[in-house]
Amino acid sequence: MISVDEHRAAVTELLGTRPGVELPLADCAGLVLAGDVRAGVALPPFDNSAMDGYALRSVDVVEASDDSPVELPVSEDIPAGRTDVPALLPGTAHRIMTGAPMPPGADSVVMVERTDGGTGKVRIFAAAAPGAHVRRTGEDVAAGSVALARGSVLGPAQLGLASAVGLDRLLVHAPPRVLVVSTGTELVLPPDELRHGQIYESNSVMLVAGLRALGCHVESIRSVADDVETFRAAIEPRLASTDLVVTSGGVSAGAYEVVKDALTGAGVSFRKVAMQPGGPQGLGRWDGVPVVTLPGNPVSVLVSFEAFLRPALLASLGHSGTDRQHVRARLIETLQSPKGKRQFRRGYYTQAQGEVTGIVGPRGGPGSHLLAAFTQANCLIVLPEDVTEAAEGSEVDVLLL
Ligand SMILES: Nc1nc2c(c(=O)[nH]1)N[C@H]1C(S)=C(S)[C@@H](COP(=O)(O)OP(=O)(O)OC[C@H]3O[C@@H](n4cnc5c(N)ncnc54)[C@H](O)[C@@H]3O)O[C@H]1N2
Ligand code: MOO
Repeated sequence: MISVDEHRAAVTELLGTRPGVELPLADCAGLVLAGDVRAGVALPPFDNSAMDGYALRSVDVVEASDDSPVELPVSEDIPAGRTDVPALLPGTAHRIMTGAPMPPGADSVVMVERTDGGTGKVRIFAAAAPGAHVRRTGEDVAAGSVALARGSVLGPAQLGLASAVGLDRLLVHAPPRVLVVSTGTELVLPPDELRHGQIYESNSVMLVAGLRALGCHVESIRSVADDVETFRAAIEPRLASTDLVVTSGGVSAGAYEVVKDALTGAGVSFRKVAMQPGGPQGLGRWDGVPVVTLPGNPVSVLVSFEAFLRPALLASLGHSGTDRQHVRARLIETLQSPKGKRQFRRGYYTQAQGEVTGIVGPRGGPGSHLLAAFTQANCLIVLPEDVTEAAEGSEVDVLLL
C-alpha cells in the first residue's frame, strides 16, 4: 500500500507541466499565464480628463467662487475619441468629456457641475488645483513594464488589463483535452429504463463538471461494458487527440475488472492507496498518453478527484496554490476510522461569528456509495492514518470544498 501523498506526487509527476499555447482572451478565463506580459502602451496612454467639464489653466481660475465666478471663452469641444487636440490658449477653456485627451497648455479640469455649462463662454464657480481631475499618462501601467506576471491566474481583471494594453491573445498553459470513461456493464443512461441490476451512470457527469471547472477540455464515454476488447476499441482511436484519460470503475479485485485487465502490461500500474474511500487506484501511460484510473464508487470518484486529480491538474496548469483551504474544527460527533488509512469523511463546517475555531459534523456514513450525503457537505473531514477514533469535541483537519 502506498500513501495518499505518494500517489498524489505520482499523479502530479505523470501530468507534468502543460506546454504554453497562445489563446484568444475569451478562451483564457481561469487559465494561468505562461510568460510575463509587458505593456506595449502606457495606461492611460495619454493625459486625459476624469470628469465632464472644462479643461483650463488653474492660474486662470484662482479667484473663482460662487459669489465671484470667472468667465472664460470656450474655444474647443473635446469629446472622448478626438485625436487632434489643439493647444489651449491662456485665458480660455476647452469643453472636455471624461476620457478625452487634455489639451496641451491646460493643467486641470473643472467639472461641469461647478460651471454654468456654457458653450461659447463659460462661467466657472470654483478654483481648480493644478492637476485636478487629470488622469496622468502611465499612472496605472508604465509603457514597457510587466503588466501581468507569469503565473497570474486570468480572471476578469487580468483579462481586462491584457485587453487594455492592446493584446488579444495570451500565452497560457494549455488546457488538457481529457477523455473521461465510465466502465460498467450495469451502467444505463436516460431515457432508458432501469432493469433490475442496472444503475444510472453518474461518475462521468461529476468528473466532467470537476474537470471543466479547472479549465480542461473534456469529452466523455459514459458507459463502456466490462469487456476488454470493447474498452480498448472505444478508447484507442481517441488516444491521439487526448492529453489525459480518466477512467472510473473496473480496478478492484473482482472477476470483471475491465480497466485493470485491459491496461495491466500496457503501461499502467495498479496499486492500493492507504485511504478510505478511494483505495484502488492506478496510473501510467497508454501509448504515451497519461492515464489515471479511479475506483467506481461515486464518492470514491469525488474524493479521488479532490485528493489527486484536482491538485495535479492545477499544478500542471501552472497554478501555485493547488490545495483546498484547510482549517481545524471541533468535531460534534465521534468518528471511527480504519487503522492505517487516511479517511475522508463528508462533513458540514460552520464557524460562529467571533469564534476562532469552527465546528464540523459528518454528513452520512463512510460508505462510498452515499452520494446524496455528499450533496449536503461543504467539506471533507480528514482523519489521519494513525487515528482510529476521533472523539466528539476533539479538533480535526477539515478541507473546505
Ligand atoms: N474483494 C474486494 N472487493 C472490493 C475491494 C477490495 O479491495 N476487495 N475494494 C472495494 C472498493 S474500496 C472499491 S472503491 C470498489 C472499486 O471497484 P471498481 O473500481 O472495480 O469499481 P466497480 O466495481 O466497477 O464499481 C464499484 C461500484 O460503483 C458503481 N459504479 C461504477 N461506475 C459507476 C458510474 N459510472 N456511475 C455510478 N456508479 C458507478 C458500481 O455499480 C459499483 O457499485 O471495489 C470494492 N470491492
Ligand atoms: O476505496 Mo473504496 O473507494 O472505499 O469505496
